[in-house]
Amino acid sequence: MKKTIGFIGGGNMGRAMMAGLLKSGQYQPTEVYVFDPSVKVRKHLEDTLGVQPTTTVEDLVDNAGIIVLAVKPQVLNQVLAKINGRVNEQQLVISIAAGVTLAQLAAGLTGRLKLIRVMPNTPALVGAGMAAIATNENVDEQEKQLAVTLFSSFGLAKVVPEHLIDAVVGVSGSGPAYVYLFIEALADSAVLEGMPRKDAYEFAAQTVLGSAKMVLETREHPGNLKDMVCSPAGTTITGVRVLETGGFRGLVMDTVHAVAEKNRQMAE
Ligand SMILES: NC(=O)C1=CN([C@@H]2O[C@H](COP(=O)(O)OP(=O)(O)OC[C@H]3O[C@@H](n4cnc5c(N)ncnc54)[C@H](OP(=O)(O)O)[C@@H]3O)[C@@H](O)[C@H]2O)C=CC1
Ligand SMILES: O=C(O)[C@@H]1CCC=N1
Repeated sequence: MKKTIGFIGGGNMGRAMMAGLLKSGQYQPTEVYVFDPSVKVRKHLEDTLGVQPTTTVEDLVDNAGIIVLAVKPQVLNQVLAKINGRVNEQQLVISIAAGVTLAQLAAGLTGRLKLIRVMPNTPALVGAGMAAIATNENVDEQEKQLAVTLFSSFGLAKVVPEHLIDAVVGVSGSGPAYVYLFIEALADSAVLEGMPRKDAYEFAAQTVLGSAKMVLETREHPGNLKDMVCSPAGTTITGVRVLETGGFRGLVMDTVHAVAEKNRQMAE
C-alpha cells in the first residue's frame, strides 16, 4: 500500500486529523491529500498545513493508500457513489461518519474492500484525541494496527467491537461539546464572582485538563479522586451537594444515552 493518505472533506474533523497527523511527524505534507468541494477550503488547507489539494475526488482516490471519508453522514452516499469502482482492494477506506455502519459502507462500495469505521473527536487537532476503531472482515491484523498507529499519532486509539461505537459517540465523539459547555459555565461562574473573563477560561480549562490527567495517570477511581478534594464540612462537599441535588450525574447519563440512541437511529 502507498504511504499516502487522502481526506475527502476538509471541515472540522478532516482538518483536526490532518493537523494532528502532520504535527506527529508520522506523515509529511507531501503525503497528505485533501479534496473538498470548496476551492477556498482547499486553498486554506494548502496554505496553512501544506497538504496537497486535489481538484477531483477521483484524483484523491488514485493518489491515496488510505482514504478517509470525513464528510457529513448526509452526503456520504453521494461520495460513496462517486468513488465506487475506483477504490481497489489494497486501499484502506476509513469512514468517520456518525451513524454509518460498516455494512452500510460495504453496501455502497463494490468489491472485497478493506473498510474501517472510526469515531474520532476534535481534540485530535492538539494531539489529545480519542478514537475508536472497528473493521470489517477484509482488514487484517497488520492493517488494524496501522489504523491504531495512525489515530494514536494524535491521541489515544482503541479497537472496539462495532456495536460499541454508539457508546463511543456518546462519550468521546460528542463529549468535547459537553466539556466545553461545562468549562464555559465554570468560567461564567468565576466571572460572576468577579474574575476577569480571560483568566476565568484559563482557571476552568486547566482544572478540567488537570482532573482528566489525574484520572489517566493515577488510574485511581474518579470517586476516590473526588473524595480527596472534599474536606469534611468543607467547600467542595457543599458544591457536590448542589450538583447531586440538581441531578448532575443523571443528566450526564441521559445525555450520553440520547446521543448513543441518535447514532443508532441514524444507522436505521
Ligand atoms: N465534528 C466532530 O466533532 C466529529 C465529526 N465526526 C464525523 O465527521 C464527519 C465530518 O464532520 P465535520 O468535520 O464536523 O463536518 P464539516 O461540515 O465541518 O466538514 C465536512 C466537509 O466536507 C465537505 N463536503 C461536502 N460535500 C462533500 C463532497 N461531496 N466531497 C468532499 N467534501 C465534501 C464540506 O463542505 P461544505 O461545508 O461546503 O458542504 C465540509 O467542508 C461527519 O460524518 C461527522 O459525523 C466524527 C467525530 C467527531
Ligand atoms: O454531532 C455529530 O453528529 C458529530 C459526531 C460526533 C461529534 N460530532
